[in-house]
Amino acid sequence: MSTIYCAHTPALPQVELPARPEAIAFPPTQSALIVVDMQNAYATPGGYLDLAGFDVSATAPVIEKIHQAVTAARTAGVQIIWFQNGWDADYVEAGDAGSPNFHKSNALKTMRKRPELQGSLLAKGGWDYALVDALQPQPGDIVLPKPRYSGFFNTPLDSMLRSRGIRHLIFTGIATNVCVESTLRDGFFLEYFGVVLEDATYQAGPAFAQQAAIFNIETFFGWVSSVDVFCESLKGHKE
Ligand SMILES: C/C(=C/NC(N)=O)C(=O)O
Repeated sequence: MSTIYCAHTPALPQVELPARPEAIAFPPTQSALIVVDMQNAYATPGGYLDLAGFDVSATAPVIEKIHQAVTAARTAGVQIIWFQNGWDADYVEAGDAGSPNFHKSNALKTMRKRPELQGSLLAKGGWDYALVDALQPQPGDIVLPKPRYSGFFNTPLDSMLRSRGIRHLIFTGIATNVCVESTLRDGFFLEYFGVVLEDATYQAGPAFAQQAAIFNIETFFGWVSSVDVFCESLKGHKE
């Protein structure tokens, strides 16, 4: 099966990434590795997802895989972008009862159910909002706060990418079926090529949520690969 090339980046050195449903080529220096919401809220026991009743016991290998992907990508000149999901400490950015987010966010619902948690979940400046200790941005990386599931909504992401000529987005992070899929879908509508490294992602909810998100991405919105294959493909590509 032939490799997918973006018609707008033909002159740049390309890496061919084996992926499903077919291999996809990307130019490392005009691509971004997006790490979605690797905050204590989503990846650490005692954080929001755990307190809301989601299983976060299997996130340690995902953190390790993301670390490997980030290290390889940075060496190859891929732009690293760290998303952080959440709101101001007074939750104005979360929206009031006139916003669907107020009614659907499980963080806000958990705090309404357990008032002793009020102010602690996904609030900027707090432990829950912070990135996990094992994954920390380095100079040259971009850290992007976002107030909704999609990283394109109410953020400068699109203009940051366009100004750098970036058309290829490689996704890692939590949760595959919520913020990863939302951002990859919005990127698709904005003409970005989205690839998920599936072993560097984890779902919010049962295992079928991961399978369904990966199926949707592979079949309709993008491509699916793994961290080992990604790192192997980048070998020899130094900035
Ligand atoms: C459930 C959830 C997922 N967020 C994400 N980072 O995918 C949330 O924020 O409530």
